[in-house]
Amino acid sequence: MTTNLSTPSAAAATTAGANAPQYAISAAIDKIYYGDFLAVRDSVIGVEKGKITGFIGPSGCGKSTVLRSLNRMNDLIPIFRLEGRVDFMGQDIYAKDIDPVSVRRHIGMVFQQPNPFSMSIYENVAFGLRLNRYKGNMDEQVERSLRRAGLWNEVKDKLKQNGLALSGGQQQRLCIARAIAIEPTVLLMDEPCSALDPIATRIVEELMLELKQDYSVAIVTHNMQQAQRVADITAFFSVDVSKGGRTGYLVEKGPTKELFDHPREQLTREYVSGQFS
Ligand SMILES: Nc1ncnc2c1ncn2[C@@H]1O[C@H](COP(=O)(O)OP(=O)(O)OP(=O)(O)O)[C@@H](O)[C@H]1O
Repeated sequence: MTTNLSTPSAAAATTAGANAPQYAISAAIDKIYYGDFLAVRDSVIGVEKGKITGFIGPSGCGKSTVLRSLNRMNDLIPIFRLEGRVDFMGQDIYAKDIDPVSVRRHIGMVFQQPNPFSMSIYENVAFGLRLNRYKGNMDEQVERSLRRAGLWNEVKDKLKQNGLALSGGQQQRLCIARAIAIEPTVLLMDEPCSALDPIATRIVEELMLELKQDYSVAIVTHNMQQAQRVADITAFFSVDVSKGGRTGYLVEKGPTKELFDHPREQLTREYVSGQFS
């Protein structure tokens, strides 16, 4: 039997006190394996409500693996195995009776390479709505999503044109519109700007800052300037090679300015000052 997650309005966030952070997702990852390979260990992270959380760290430290584990996207990899807990709205998304499709309905994802479907701009946005048997006014919801993604004015006169005919930056905003059309609670973004030029990057970054008013966002980025521009909270991961493997782990996390200006850990200090990458 599979269980759907309850509606976002029923969100049961951690409320230890009035000023305590409110988490849309809180994860305590003990271990993540790909087959026998221990890819990530000991990482306690959260996605705070209404904020942007950035994941930074050197290549191979497990940023994308951790991000994809937050909405069970890694389930699509048969050798993936997670030990630990990922809670969304007070429920462990890896519990046996949870439907992963329902998880992804509430926790959307935008990928590194813009990946619109080869169909019209309109149908790209309507796709998830149709899949979820949306009962409202489809035209209105498509327009609302495209407006929210800052793309409406550029595409309103060519909604029937194939989404693949747009520029890279427009394609990424179309993918964002597609992701938010079904009104998820959380948006996971895996290096969403790495395939974009600086102007398109800046537009998507501005969009992220607007989207956090309505969504809780987590973003993987290689770009430390980008983390400083958009992330409220930053989590720094590194790679442990001490046991002969290459295992990623969380070194520290905190408010972005604090992490960059006054890191607690020596390793973080060396990374943010560009001593290794
Ligand atoms: N599908 C997979 N099968 C096996 N190993 C994988 C798979 N995906 C990732 N890995 C391994 O897990 C480790 C973490 O990879 P991941 O892509 O999460 O790191 P990352 O920090 O996002 O790296 P990058 O910044 O280079 O994108 C790496 O050693 C990688 O080779």
